[in-house]
Amino acid sequence: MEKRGGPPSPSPKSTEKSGKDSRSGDANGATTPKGDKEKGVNVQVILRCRPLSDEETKSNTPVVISCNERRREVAATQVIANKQIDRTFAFDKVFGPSSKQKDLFEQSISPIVHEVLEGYNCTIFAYGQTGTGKTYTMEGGGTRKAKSGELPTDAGVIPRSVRQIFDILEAQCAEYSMKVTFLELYNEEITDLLAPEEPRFPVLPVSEDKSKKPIALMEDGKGGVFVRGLEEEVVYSAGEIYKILDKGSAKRRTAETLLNKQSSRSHSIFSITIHIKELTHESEEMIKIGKLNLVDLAGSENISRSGARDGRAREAGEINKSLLTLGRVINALVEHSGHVPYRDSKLTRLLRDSLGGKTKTCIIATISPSVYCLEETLSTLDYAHRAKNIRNKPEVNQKMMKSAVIKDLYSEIDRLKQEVFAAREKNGIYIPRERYLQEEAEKKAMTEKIEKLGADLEARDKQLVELKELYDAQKLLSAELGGKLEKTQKDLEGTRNALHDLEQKYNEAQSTIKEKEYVIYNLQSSVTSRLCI
Ligand SMILES: Nc1ncnc2c1ncn2[C@@H]1O[C@H](COP(=O)(O)OP(=O)(O)OP(=O)(O)O)[C@@H](O)[C@H]1O
Repeated sequence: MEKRGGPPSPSPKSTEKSGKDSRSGDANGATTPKGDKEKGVNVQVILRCRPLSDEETKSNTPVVISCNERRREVAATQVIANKQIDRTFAFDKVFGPSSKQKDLFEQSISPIVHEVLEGYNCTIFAYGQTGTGKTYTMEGGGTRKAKSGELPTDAGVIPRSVRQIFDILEAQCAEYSMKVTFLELYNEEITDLLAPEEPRFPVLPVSEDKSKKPIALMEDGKGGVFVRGLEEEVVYSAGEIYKILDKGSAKRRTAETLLNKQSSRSHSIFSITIHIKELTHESEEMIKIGKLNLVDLAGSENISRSGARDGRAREAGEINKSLLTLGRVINALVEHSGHVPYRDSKLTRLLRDSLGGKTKTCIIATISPSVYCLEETLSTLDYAHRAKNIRNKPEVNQKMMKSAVIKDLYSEIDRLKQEVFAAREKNGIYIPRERYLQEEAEKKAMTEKIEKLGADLEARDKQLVELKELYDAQKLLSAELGGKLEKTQKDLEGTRNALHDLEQKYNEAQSTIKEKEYVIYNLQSSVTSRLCI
């Protein structure tokens, strides 16, 4: 399969229209030499542009995007001050408006599925403005079932991946087990889409609706996170997974209606974990583990456009918080900043290993060709282009001895038994000691942090009061000095005038003296000359 790597690709170029495409950097499809694991491999970024909808075609919506699949480039045409500017972006793969679901899967996703079966953790996520085809690409257009048992032509990445996983395992006559989870992240709250429905009688107010069961995200103590109590369904066939997907999607829609949610503002993560049995040369049974995460992100458009107002502002803000943090994480990784703000949102905590970690990651950025979406399209193109520079260091999951897996499963059964016992006795909820201690430690750390923040806030308030007093005093002083200055200026003006008068009088006196001296001199001269005669 194609591996990616090489230096980060340069920024996209803008050109004034000269009838020629500008090439921007490498297509990033360059092969990473084997053994280059140290440096890692770049996140693979695929760009897909949807076709115009029937309505857009009818209303002759101008198209401003052109895709060059062969050169793996996409160009956006902008008119600024009557000049046509083309911005061209290069990606690992580009799929134009007429691309087929099958082509996208076979060229870009199928190799990733193979890697999952090799024991890697892989994540594929769809990013783009609402209505650009994220769900179409991930799930597909119509029903997943076709009469012949074949997948319908518009089946998306998820059903095709599931089908391929089973096809490969069956062809290998592998002994395996598979489990899936499906969660939704909305408004920074996680909902388990596979949790059993709770009876809803009598009808509860929306805020108490139990179908929306937010669940907690916990640190696993190894730098990762896990979703506490998330339902894991064991599956034996592709058909079962399709049913689970339908069930999860239906639950998402029900909650959407009940809670006035908008699916375009929620993120969903569907994960498949596969355990495959292998025999070593010494006939020891080992278990290889691979995981595939399929992420459908919320619409990336900005909040003002999505119409968030008043009560919905928090909700949009929170979702934006996840996407904003995702952007910040990408920036920090690309710029190699010391601090990567994974912890700032649940989405980035969940996707941590997929961004700069040991997971193989592929981002499918979706755009619309319409002129009316150009602003958002350019922002998606910039975002996705930037994400190309993230480097992950994928590692195959360590194989486990079958006996160790069985031991783990026994302790899991023990834990569950104790939980069931505690629940039956109605004497509380059983929490393993380790988790209890961890939660207590987290609570303590959080309390300390809150106390510290409270103290900081108090100190700042005090500082603010002092500064205000200082400011008021300075203002008073400044007013006083202003008055004094005005008076002094008036006095100075008076003194200047008096001086001027005195100078005039002095000059007059000087000339009078001079005149008189002259007269005296003449008189003296005439007296002297008379005396001589
Ligand atoms: N590549 C494509 N080919 C044909 N139709 C498409 C394609 N991409 C999207 N569509 C159609 O465009 C519409 C919007 O797509 P979709 O619902 O998948 O967008 P979305 O990005 O998931 O939006 P949201 O953020 O609201 O979930 C759908 O009717 C879908 O069938």
